Amino acid sequence: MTVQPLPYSPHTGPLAAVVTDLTVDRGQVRALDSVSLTVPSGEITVLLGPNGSGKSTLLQTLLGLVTPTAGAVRILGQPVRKALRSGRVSTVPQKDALDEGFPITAAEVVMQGRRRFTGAWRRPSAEDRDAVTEALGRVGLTRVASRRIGELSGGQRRRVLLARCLAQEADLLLLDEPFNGMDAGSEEVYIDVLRELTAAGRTALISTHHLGTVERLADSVALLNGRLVAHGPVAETTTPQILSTLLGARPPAAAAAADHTAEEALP
Ligand SMILES: Nc1ncnc2c1ncn2[C@@H]1O[C@H](COP(=O)(O)OP(=O)(O)OP(=O)(O)O)[C@@H](O)[C@H]1O
Repeated sequence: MTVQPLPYSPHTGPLAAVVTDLTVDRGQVRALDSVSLTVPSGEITVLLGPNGSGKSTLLQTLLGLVTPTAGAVRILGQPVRKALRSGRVSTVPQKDALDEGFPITAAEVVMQGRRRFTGAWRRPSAEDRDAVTEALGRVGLTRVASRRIGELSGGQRRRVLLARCLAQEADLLLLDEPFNGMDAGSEEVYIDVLRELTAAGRTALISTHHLGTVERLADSVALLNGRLVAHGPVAETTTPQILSTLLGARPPAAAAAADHTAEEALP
């Protein structure tokens, strides 16, 4: 059975990202196959798919870290590299590169988001410091501002990285599995902040394989399995029929690894 991508164009307004016929090969593996997707501005779009379905590859392509085999990607109306240079795109990668032993505080990590305004060398201004304080406050971490990043829990580190996105005042946030290892309290704060951001016109594209958070989080869901299986509002895309198609159509390697259909987390 094939489920066609749902026609989905809720916006007449600007699109934060447009992916057209994107194919990406990683070594011998075709990670993405002719994926076309639009990401409306001012919304949260969730990329949902099992392990190995190409979610990270899509985000990495949007970040210019992976070169497409074919197809085109534009973000914020510009080619990828130009948009990235503008500092209007911010990311939280799946594996953060924060060195646990490195003596950098949470506030200093958040200050990295201000480089867009300060450049690499200028000393931070009072405005930059206020932005950092406000960003840490918004993710509920004022009290850890001067703690070393390596001393924080995984969930706190992820909130610090979200605060860095806030301090950057980015228009497009690309977040790769932000809820992995996060407790319910952190997750709630995280979702609230994302909701505030999109209410203010910012855009988030978020990958996850956790069905449980999708309903609370997403304005629309793009179901990936190498190909785009469906794209549309939550209620129309996370139906049992479409989800079983998603799992049934997974790449052979992922299918062999999974021995159950989880309700809360796709394998
Ligand atoms: N650096 C790489 N080199 C070679 N193959 C890769 C690389 N990164 C990913 N792949 C392959 O590309 C395919 C898509 O992987 P990707 O990480 O994009 O999926 P994902 O949906 O993000 O998975 P997960 O939920 O496990 O993070 C997989 O088959 C994976 O093995």
